Amino acid sequence: MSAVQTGAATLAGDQDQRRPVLELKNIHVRHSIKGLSLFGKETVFALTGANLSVSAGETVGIVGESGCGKSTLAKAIVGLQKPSDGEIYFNGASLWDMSADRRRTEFGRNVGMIFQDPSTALNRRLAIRRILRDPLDVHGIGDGASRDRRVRELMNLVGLPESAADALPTQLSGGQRQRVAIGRALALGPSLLVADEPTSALDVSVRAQILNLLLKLQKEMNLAMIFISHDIQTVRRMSDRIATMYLGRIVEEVPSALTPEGVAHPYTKALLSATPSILDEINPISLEGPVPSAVRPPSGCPFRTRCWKASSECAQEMPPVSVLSQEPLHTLRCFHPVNSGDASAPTPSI
Ligand SMILES: Nc1ncnc2c1ncn2[C@@H]1O[C@H](COP(=O)(O)OP(=O)(O)OP(=O)(O)O)[C@@H](O)[C@H]1O
Repeated sequence: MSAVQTGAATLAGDQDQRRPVLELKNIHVRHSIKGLSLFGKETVFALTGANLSVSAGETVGIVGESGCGKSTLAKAIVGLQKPSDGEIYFNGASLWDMSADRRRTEFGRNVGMIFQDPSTALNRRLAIRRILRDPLDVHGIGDGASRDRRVRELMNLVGLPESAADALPTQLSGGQRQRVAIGRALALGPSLLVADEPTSALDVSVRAQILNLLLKLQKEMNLAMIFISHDIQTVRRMSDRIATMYLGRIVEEVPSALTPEGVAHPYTKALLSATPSILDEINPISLEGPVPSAVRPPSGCPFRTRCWKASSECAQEMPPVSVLSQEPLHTLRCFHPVNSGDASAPTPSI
C-alpha cells in the first residue's frame, strides 16, 4: 500500500472489473491549419471516429505508421486534446461534461502518461526527488514526510538507486530518465496509464528493461494501459489486444495472441509481415505508395490506395465496424478481409 493516500474517491473506479476504465465513442479530432494555397485554412483529419475501450488489468496496444493519429489519440485520452466530436468516458463519467476542476483533480490523479522522449518530458533543472514529488505537491497529497516516503517508494518501484534522488535528469542515462518518467506517471496511483512510444528514444540495449518494467508494474497494479508504438511486435508483446490505426481510424482490433492467419485486415497483415521476428522466415508484403495526406484523405476506406485487395466498393464508403468475435474482442473495418485460404494475400511469418 502506498505511503500516501492517492487516487480519487469517485473517479478511482469501482470493483466492477467488467466496466471499462476508459471508453472512447466515435472520437474525431480535426486541426485547422494554414493552407498551402491562397484560399486560407485547411483541415487535418487527425482522428476520424475512433472507438476503443480498456478495462482494469488490460493493455490495449495501438499500432500504425507515422502520422496515423496515435499521439493524437493518446492526448485525447489524457485530456490534453479536446475532441472535435465524440465522447470519452472515464469510469463511466464523461470527461468533457465534468467541470474543469474535476477534470484536473480527480481525473488528473487517475491517469498517468509516459511520453516518447524522457529528455524533453522531464524538467532538466529539477532534481529527481523534486520531479517525483511534484505531482504530490500539486495535488496536495499527504504531508511533507509522507511525500518524501512516497518518493523513496517510487524510486524503489521503478528500480532507481537512492543516489539518483539528488541528480538532475541530464546526469542520468536515457533508461534511468524513462524510469523517472514512469515513476512520475505512477506517483498518484492512477488506474489508467498511457505510454506513447516509451522506448523509441532509448538505446536498443535498455528497451527490453523498460518494457519489462512496464509489464511488471501494469500487472502488479492491475492498471488499464494504452501502449502505443509503430512496432507491431513490441505492441504484441506488451498488449492483450492490438488496435491497428490507419489515417485516423482504428481499422482492426485483434487479440495479441491470435496467429497471423487470424488477422483479418490487410494493413495489420502488412505490418506483421514487415517486422518478422529474427528466427522466422521473412515474407514481407510491400505496400505500394505513401500514406495519403490527412488533409485530403481518400474517399471510402483510406487504406484502399495501398491495398492489394481494394475494389471499387472500397472507394464508396468507409466499411462499417464488424465484430468478428466478442470474447476475445476482434473487430474489423474492411470489405475484403484477408484469411488463411486467400491466395492473393501473402502469409507473413511472425
Ligand atoms: N497540432 C496539430 N496541428 C495540425 N496538425 C496536427 C497537429 N497534431 C497532429 N497533427 C496532424 O495529425 C495527424 C496525426 O498526427 P499524430 O502525431 O497523432 O500521428 P502519430 O501516429 O502519432 O505520428 P508519429 O508516430 O509520427 O508521432 C498528422 O497528419 C499530423 O500532422
